[in-house]
Amino acid sequence: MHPDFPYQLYLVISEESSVHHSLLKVAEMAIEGGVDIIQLREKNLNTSDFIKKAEKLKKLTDRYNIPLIINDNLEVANAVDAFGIHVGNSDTPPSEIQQIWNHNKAIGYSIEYLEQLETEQTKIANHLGISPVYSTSTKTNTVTEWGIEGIKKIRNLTKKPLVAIGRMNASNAAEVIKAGADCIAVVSAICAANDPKEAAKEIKNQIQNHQNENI
Ligand SMILES: Cc1ncc(COP(=O)(O)OP(=O)(O)O)c(N)n1
Ligand SMILES: Cc1nc(C(=O)O)sc1CCOP(=O)(O)O
Ligand SMILES: [Mg+2]
Repeated sequence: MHPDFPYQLYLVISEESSVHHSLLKVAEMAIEGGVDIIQLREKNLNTSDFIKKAEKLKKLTDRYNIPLIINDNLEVANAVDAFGIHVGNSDTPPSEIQQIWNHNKAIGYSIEYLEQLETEQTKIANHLGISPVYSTSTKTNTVTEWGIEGIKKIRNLTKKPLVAIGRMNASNAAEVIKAGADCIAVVSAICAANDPKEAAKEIKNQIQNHQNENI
């Protein structure tokens, strides 16, 4: 577990991805199954509706003491006093967020190109998304499919916490951690499961079993 990002299983949730239960029910079941941190990713809501949804989710995450990250929208992140924000190359850059935001808030930043590891934006970010490990139908506008070799390359170039995202599930979580990721981020393997609690538990077990092997 990375000392600066002590979260192993990261749920990225939206209304659209919550197939068999409401978003709040999926989030609660996933927390009960072992999710450590949650990102609210609503790509099609206006800011006012995004804030309303984020407020509801924040009440739940606060009850369980789970940090809430907001995708893309700094106004929403501010409005709900989120733990952090996640941005990519087409969003407000980490340097701008840092100027506006209190320095101890977490900034997640997507790594799509190896060259990004040398940029000022990456230095400012607190943790990095390996974007994506495997291509996924959940987000199709991606650049590099990093794979296991890509994770190893990124791990050799930075000590920052690495969050693996893109088709992550119980079958590949252990090898991704073994390659150097610190945390596994999941949309569909949890949100589209009949039983999000059980799905989260299985992935968490895979992460922890692997870590135990190394002790
Ligand atoms: C943990 C995590 N990693 C990567 C992303 C992708 O962010 P971004 O590249 O900005 O794409 P969108 O999610 O905004 O479509 C993420 N959201 N979370
Ligand atoms: C939100 C997101 N970001 C990605 C990136 O590559 O940056 S992939 C992704 C969606 C991941 O969904 P699933 O777990 O269903 O594959
Ligand atoms: Mg984004």
